[in-house]
Amino acid sequence: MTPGSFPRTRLRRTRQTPYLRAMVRETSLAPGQLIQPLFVAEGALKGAVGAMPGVTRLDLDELVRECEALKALGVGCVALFPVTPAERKTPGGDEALNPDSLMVRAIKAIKRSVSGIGVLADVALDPYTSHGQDGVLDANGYVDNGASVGILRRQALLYARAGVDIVAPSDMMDGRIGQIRDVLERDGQRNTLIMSYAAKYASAFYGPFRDAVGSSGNLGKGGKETYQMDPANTDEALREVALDLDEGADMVMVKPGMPYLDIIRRVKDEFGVPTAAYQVSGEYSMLQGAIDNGWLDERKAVLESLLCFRRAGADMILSYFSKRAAQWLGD
Ligand SMILES: NCC(=O)CCC(=O)O
Ligand SMILES: [Mg+2]
Repeated sequence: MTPGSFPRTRLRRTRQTPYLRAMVRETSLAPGQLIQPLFVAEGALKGAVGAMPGVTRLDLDELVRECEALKALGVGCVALFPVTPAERKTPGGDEALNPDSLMVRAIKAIKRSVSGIGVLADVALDPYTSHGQDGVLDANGYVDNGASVGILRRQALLYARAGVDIVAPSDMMDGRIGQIRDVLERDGQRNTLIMSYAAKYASAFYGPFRDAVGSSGNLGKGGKETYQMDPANTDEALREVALDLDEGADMVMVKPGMPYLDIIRRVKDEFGVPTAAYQVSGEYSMLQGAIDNGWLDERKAVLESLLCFRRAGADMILSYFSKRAAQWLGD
């Protein structure tokens, strides 16, 4: 503990003025630490996301323009989420391996015309499976780990070959990081980074995202509890992170964000590796809903929510507010 006793010590002395508060500020937030998730869609599927006011599904031209704008604002990276037409979804998630998929075309379109901003591609099967699960099912309807990983590693390689900077497996299958790392090494993709969704919880806060990518109907009553983590657990998150680092992850992620700040802190303290927090769709919609009702001050509430991730130990933050925050931080 810092020694001191009142009145010789008055902690309010360092809070008197903006310059004093700036000098003693322990945590900072910069645009370069922000990652903007973007939804990519074509034809009738583009447009506003009902459950996420202010978020839009972009077509490829809009996507490229948005990446240019984000780059100009200093945002570090974009994370791409494709919206797959219902007729392209199958039980086996075949569209994940289509060499001309929307994700592949999106990666190539950005890489062709924008430089200086990172491109991250989510690796998982849920955008492509008709049942909405992140893997393929065995005869009993259980998500088959081995069969799913076999597809995920080919999917990651496809994106790496298309030029993506970071692949981010979000599926929570066991052992997938090692298999993806091996396949990338064997193919000479030595500098492709892996950001592992290492501690991803089976959370109710993903609801609006499933509306955005049109997968809520697919999932029906089935949950993801047999592979995503139980919200009650924290020691287990450290085991997940340890395994993924051992298997070759460059960066690890904790998801969701705000209800899981304790996990971010433990991961950062235990491993000291690049750690990302994902402020997920439900967190976005809660804040945005209250902002739209006039119950929260938009700029103050959003910037505070992001700063708190940094204070908890996150190096980088995936947030649907990234663009707005970067604008404010640059003002
Ligand atoms: N694999 C990506 C997600 O599941 C995103 C969830 C969210 O923003 O709610
Ligand atoms: Mg794991």
